[in-house]
Amino acid sequence: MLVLNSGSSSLKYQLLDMAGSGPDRGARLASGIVERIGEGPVADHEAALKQAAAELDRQGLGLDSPELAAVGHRVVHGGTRFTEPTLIDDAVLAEIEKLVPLAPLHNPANISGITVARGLRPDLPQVAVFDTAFHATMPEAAARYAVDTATADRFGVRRYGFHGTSHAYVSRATARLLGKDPAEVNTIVLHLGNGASASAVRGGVCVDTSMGLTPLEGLVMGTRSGDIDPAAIFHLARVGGMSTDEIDTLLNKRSGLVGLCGDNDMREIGRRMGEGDPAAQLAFDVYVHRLRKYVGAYTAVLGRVDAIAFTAGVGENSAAVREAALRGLGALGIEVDAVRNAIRGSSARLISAAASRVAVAVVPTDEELEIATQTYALVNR
Ligand SMILES: Nc1ncnc2c1ncn2[C@@H]1O[C@H](COP(=O)(O)OP(=O)(O)O)[C@@H](O)[C@H]1O
Ligand SMILES: CC(=O)OP(=O)(O)O
Ligand SMILES: [Mg+2]
Repeated sequence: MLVLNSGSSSLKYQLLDMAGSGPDRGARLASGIVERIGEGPVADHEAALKQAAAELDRQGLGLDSPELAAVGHRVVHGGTRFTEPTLIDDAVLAEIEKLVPLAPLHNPANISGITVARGLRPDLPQVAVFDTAFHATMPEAAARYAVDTATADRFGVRRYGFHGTSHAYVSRATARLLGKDPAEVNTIVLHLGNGASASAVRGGVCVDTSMGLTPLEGLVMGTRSGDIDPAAIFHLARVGGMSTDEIDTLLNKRSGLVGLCGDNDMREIGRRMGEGDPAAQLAFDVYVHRLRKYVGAYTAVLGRVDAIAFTAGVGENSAAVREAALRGLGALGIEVDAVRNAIRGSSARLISAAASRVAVAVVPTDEELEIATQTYALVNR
């Protein structure tokens, strides 16, 4: 099974062996990543996919392999139309196209991956797995904005949520780490990559998440502002004379960490903080403050929290972010163990103190394995 995971500026791909059963199911045969799409020599996602296909060919595992059974695609926005993995045909592709205005940085990349892969292997089943699907269970109280109902309904203005494949995978993996059934565990998942989102998962079911109509809302991200007073947009238009497109670019691409300090990579921000750089320190502080607010909010939403799981690039690697986000939350039953937190690793692990009522964990996400699993289940149904 080939899995294509196109993010806003990267293409991750994996070839997985889904034959057989037991722990070997999902073994990784080949994998790679094409980064900085649109910035340098890789002009767009189509060029990225051609580069990925050439790399797989070099490894003797090309797209023309007769053993390839299906292709699973990450699709970021599924709207209200798609809440399950879906076999892609022309009609489905047209529906995904219609959702481009709601995910302009993402759905076009996903569509180009689908189009190229279908062109190369029209004989194979191609399956779309949606970022929004896991969040479809949110109660209306969490999914609705307090906006005129007729207008909101007409234009599909509601919270959809994203990174759902990761939130689903990580919440289950966290339960497994605790030796419990996901149905009995309440988890706050903090997916901190370039894009970042938090979710509240009760007994395996998502009940709230920080991204909204689009992947712009919520946490501070690499280049996105996250939460902002919507009136700032009117202000920038009326007083700043900016166009809608300019404000869109400002909030999606020139805000977040990069807007506050010029860097969007947490490693570089950490290095600059070590040199006493005040802009890097401010960016870190704003990032962490927002994260703490969501931990508090989702503690209240869930009522009882069993686990907090950190995942994705920043969550899996930045002990400083994890420590700062949960510092001083003993009153909420949350205590991070400094020694455990500092140990680097690549597998799921606990970082909470023995006395912590809430388990705190680092749980590496695997969107590609989750997409392959869902694709396999659909194709073999
Ligand atoms: N060792 C590290 N320490 C701190 N941050 C890291 C480290 N490695 C990666 N990151 C952060 O992770 C981000 C990328 O996360 P990732 O989940 O791969 O993002 P995406 O899938 O959105 O492209 C980088 O921009 C960087 O900020
Ligand atoms: C939805 C989203 O923000 O995805 P990514 O983090 O891959 O940009
Ligand atoms: Mg990602």
